[in-house]
Amino acid sequence: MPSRTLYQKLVDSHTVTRLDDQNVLLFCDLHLMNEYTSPQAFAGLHEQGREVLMPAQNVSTVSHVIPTHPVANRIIQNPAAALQASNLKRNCVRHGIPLFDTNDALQGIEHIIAPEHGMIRPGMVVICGDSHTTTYGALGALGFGIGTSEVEHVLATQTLVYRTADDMRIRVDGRLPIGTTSKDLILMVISRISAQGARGHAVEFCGSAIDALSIEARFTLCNMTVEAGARGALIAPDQAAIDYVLARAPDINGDIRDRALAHWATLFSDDDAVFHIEHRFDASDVAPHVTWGTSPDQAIPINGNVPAPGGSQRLSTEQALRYTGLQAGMTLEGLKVDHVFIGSCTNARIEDLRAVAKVVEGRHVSPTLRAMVVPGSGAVKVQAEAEGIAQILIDAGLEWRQPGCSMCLAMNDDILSPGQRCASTTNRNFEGRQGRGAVTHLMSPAMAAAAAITGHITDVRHMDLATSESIA
Ligand SMILES: CC(C)[C@H](C(=O)O)[C@@H](O)C(=O)O
Ligand code: SF4
Repeated sequence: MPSRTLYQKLVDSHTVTRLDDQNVLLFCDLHLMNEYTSPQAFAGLHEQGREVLMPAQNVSTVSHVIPTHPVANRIIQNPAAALQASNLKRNCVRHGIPLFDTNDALQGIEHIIAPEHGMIRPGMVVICGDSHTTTYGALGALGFGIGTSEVEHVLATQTLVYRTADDMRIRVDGRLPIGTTSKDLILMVISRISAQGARGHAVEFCGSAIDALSIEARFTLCNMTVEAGARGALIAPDQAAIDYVLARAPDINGDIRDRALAHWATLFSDDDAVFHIEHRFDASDVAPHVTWGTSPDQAIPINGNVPAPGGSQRLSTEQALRYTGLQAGMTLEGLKVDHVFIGSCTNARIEDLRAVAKVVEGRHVSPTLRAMVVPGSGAVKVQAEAEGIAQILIDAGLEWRQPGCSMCLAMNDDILSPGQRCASTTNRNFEGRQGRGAVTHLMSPAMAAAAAITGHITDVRHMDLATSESIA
């Protein structure tokens, strides 16, 4: 057997048949669905009188359109959104597909729910009509987003016509400095390789800095790799990943457990496997990063300067500066924000909320802004409440909401007004993403928490925290 990358091993083990030089028919172990990208797929399926081939290999949740107001009964007021949610329910009931419905205590963002319930395991292929499916690479599973017509194909066949990607390896050695996180690392990586830098590639992360990341930090890293254009993100599963999965998947026991462990032990890139592109970064270079523009690669270290338009980036830089209202040469520290949003499939897990609590504990949110925390799932919410974190956030003046995509994208009741500036732990800062005319600055949870306290973009390393060692 020739040497293979981890990505190639995963594709090979799921190839039903090779279609041509570039395409294979790929078996998909798990298909996740949301209310937003599934309705036409079900409609297409029904038009052809077809059934869902493997209902138990599919899971749904209502995540994008759901309101997050802190009330018990979650009624969707917008008629179009309510219809999307009720359609999803009807389709799931009809086909016997498990659903985390609007009032389910465990409902939440798809990419947060799936791993926390042990659905994601090393070596799997996981797909979803959602680009941030790359998240699952953190557990050594190949995850990627698909389009609506592909959703229909998967429902009918549990397979996908899949064009194989090239291999990229990103090695990160060294130690992340205190006050920085995997969010800062991935913002730095994307800013260096560009929003198209990993286009057409499955990215494997490796190196001592990656090994040292918690599983939740790895989720953040792999989640945002799609913002560099990647078609997948992978980290070879180590003991930490295996422990994470086994703690959440009680069905993996006895014989199955032995077989699973033996299989997972093969999930790494062979020593002499060839990557089409390789990058190296030093974790000790990472500073807290913040975006200044309207693309996730338009990010700078907190002590850096907003770039001047020039070279091949001249037009896009000019346009971004026009939209964000910033000037070349300025620093971001001290920039006033109107809103702080802590949430999304990138940064709404328990560790993210703990990091926020460490920064805001014993302080109060600036009276000049509104700050909102939206846990990624019902389970995260319950855990944060049990740990006392929710109370710390509430005491500090942050709003404690119900789970959902919320202000990550303005597709529900949580929308910014034109001209508002938001410090946000999300993954995209596109024009109008959080509301028409609103400006998004992407950053880590700790940095967003610091902005909530001071009222402006602030280097969390200067917050004089009693426990700064453990910010993140
Ligand atoms: C709505 C969905 C198709 C979209 C995605 O694919 O990522 C959304 O989740 C996003 O983050 O922009
Ligand atoms: S939280 Fe944001 S990025 Fe994640 S699935 Fe929802 S809308 Fe997309």
